[in-house]
Amino acid sequence: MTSTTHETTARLDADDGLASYRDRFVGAQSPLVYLDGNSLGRPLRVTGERLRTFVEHEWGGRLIRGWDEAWMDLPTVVGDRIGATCLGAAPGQTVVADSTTVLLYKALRAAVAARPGRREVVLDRDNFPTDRYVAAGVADELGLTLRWIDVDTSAGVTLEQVQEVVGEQTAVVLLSHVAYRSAWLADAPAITAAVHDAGALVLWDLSHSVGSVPLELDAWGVDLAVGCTYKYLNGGPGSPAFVYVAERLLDGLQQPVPGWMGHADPFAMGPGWTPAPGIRRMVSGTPPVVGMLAVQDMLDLLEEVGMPAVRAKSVGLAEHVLRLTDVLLAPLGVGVATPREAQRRGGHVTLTHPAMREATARLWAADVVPDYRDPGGLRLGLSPLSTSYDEVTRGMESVREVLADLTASDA
Ligand SMILES: Cc1ncc(COP(=O)(O)O)c(C=O)c1O
Ligand SMILES: Nc1c(O)cccc1C(=O)C[C@H](N)C(=O)O
Repeated sequence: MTSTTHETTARLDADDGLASYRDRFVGAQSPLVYLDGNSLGRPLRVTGERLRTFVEHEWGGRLIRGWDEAWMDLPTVVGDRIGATCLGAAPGQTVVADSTTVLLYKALRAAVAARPGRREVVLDRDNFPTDRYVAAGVADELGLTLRWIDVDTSAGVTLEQVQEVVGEQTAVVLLSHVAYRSAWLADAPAITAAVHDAGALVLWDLSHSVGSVPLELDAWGVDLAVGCTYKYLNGGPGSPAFVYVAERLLDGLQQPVPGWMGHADPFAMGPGWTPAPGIRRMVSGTPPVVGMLAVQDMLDLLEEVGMPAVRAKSVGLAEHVLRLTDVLLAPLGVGVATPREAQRRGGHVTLTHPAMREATARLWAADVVPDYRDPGGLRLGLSPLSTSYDEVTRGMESVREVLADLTASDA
């Protein structure tokens, strides 16, 4: 590290009002550099205690009584907390259930059913694979046409592209708010309005925004949204997803997997399915109670800090990455596949070089953990509450060393 880089890094950490929160995460004190919190966030220390007391007292002590006493309502209780803290959503519109993939399916089917007679779903070719696969499955099932928007892997969907393709046949537009490769931050309010102008509904995948980028779903007029809880909501591997459906659509909403836990009276165990009032009908089977424990700890923390401060640190970390890229990595031929303007960028930065796949393997072996995404992209996830500027600098120094070594051995 040069002395200027060292001084700048030390100053950024010293001026960081959120720096002390890092100590609340397991493992953040170790020398390992973790730049993959947008695949799996670190656990909070308090979560260890929560899991232990859950086993001993709630599960072990209350046993089946736990359902009536607390667990039955957790999907809507935690859903409302995600809505209030991260989504800009009034209560009664967000519920936790299933995986993102399954909720995408349920939300897309419900949205298509809410626009009868319209035969097209619009999406982009660079959306996350599961979104594209689910949309293709729904299209096959219902005989719909997919209208694809082409995007560059280093950019994302623009308002103009959406305006060009939507029309009277569009039922639903399915997009990611933050693109998983480039971190492109879509103009959600403007795109949502353009989709509505065409009489269609919009379904946003918020997996890479929730807990990182502030959202205002109610104010933007969003129709439906889904997202995961294991990235910036630190819910742990396989923690469940959430779905948001605007209140105006809930009455009469048809979801495709009617199950007893979304029934108006599950224990009536009657012959037919009567949907629970409101968002609860989006639940199908038994709520993933254990999977919702860690998320509640992160929600406590996000409530304490507030999303605007989280976003400010996220922008600061990304700018630090971009600055160091220009100084340390550009001379080695590294490119930036993420927007430079903060208002078009989410919480990660992707750097490109033909040797990035090999570089990632070497970095992991050296306890520096970013992610690799084709084509040639080193993806650096920046979790505002657990990542320090020093961690970023050490990671970037390691990337430079590994790439310098790889390019020298190629020469
Ligand atoms: C945009 C996006 N959607 C969906 C998913 C994943 O879906 P699931 O939680 O069902 O694995 C991810 C990441 O895994 C993602 O980045
Ligand atoms: N969900 C993941 C998993 O189960 C294993 C490994 C990675 C993931 C991820 O979250 C990948 C991530 N959504 C991505 O944007 O690439």
